[in-house]
Amino acid sequence: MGILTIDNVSKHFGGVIAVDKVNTVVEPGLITSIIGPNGAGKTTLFNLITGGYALTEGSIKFKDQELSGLPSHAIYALGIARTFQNIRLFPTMTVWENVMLGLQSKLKPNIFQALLPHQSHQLEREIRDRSLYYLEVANLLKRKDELSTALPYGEQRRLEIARALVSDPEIVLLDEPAAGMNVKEAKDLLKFIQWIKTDLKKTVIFIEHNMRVVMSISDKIVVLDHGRKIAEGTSMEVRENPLVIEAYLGTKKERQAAS
Ligand SMILES: Nc1ncnc2c1ncn2[C@@H]1O[C@H](COP(=O)(O)OP(=O)(O)OP(=O)(O)O)[C@@H](O)[C@H]1O
Repeated sequence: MGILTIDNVSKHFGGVIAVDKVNTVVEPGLITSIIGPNGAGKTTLFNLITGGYALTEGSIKFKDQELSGLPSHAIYALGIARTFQNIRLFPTMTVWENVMLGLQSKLKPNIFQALLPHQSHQLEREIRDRSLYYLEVANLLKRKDELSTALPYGEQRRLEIARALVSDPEIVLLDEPAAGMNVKEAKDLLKFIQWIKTDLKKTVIFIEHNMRVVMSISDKIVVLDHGRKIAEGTSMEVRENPLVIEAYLGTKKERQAAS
């Protein structure tokens, strides 16, 4: 059984059909990537999964739980965390504070904790330890007290991933995590994503334009074009699919016209 079942999902913005009757099943513990040319509907699909947009039609289930209609914070609390295409860090906060913010939902004032101060200390310690752990795995521990915006781009992206992981989600969605990275940063990121799968045992779904990254780590690839799913399968299957080649390179006629 899949951990996430996307069933006949569409999203219309007025006359624009951003996602068009997409079906797919995400398997637990694997890396699934969503690829496609610009405007294919990848980010819109992420926003539908994480509650940023309401579905026009269809259903998205996390195990047996219908996600459609739930607000983002409820979906996050269920165990689905994400990063964004345009990095969203809090610029006036330190690296460490940004990671702790990923646990914000666990920091809600609780009347019983107010009555039992030692429990609140325990919670504080847990938040501290957990955030330090994820800073360490993201290789950011030595920079924990710097402002988040002082980090180079590649490290800001890793910080966003650490903030998504700290809530201990079952599914992590990464929106173009390698965007703007140099070759070394992208290589390190690949190792990190592999580690998230193998050691943390998370299900990873990610959008990526860097084909080398996609082909080397995806267990399954879903290809969108103009909102529709045109292919899905392993790297090998997708790479040789004529519809995918056409979506990326254009038809022979279009290529001749452009040359
Ligand atoms: N809020 C919105 N309002 C209107 N149209 C939108 C909105 N969000 C996305 N679209 C349109 O939906 C389509 C899919 O956009 P989306 O950003 O999901 O594509 P994408 O595959 O993520 O593209 P990219 O790779 O460039 O990020 C595009 O035509 C886009 O212009």
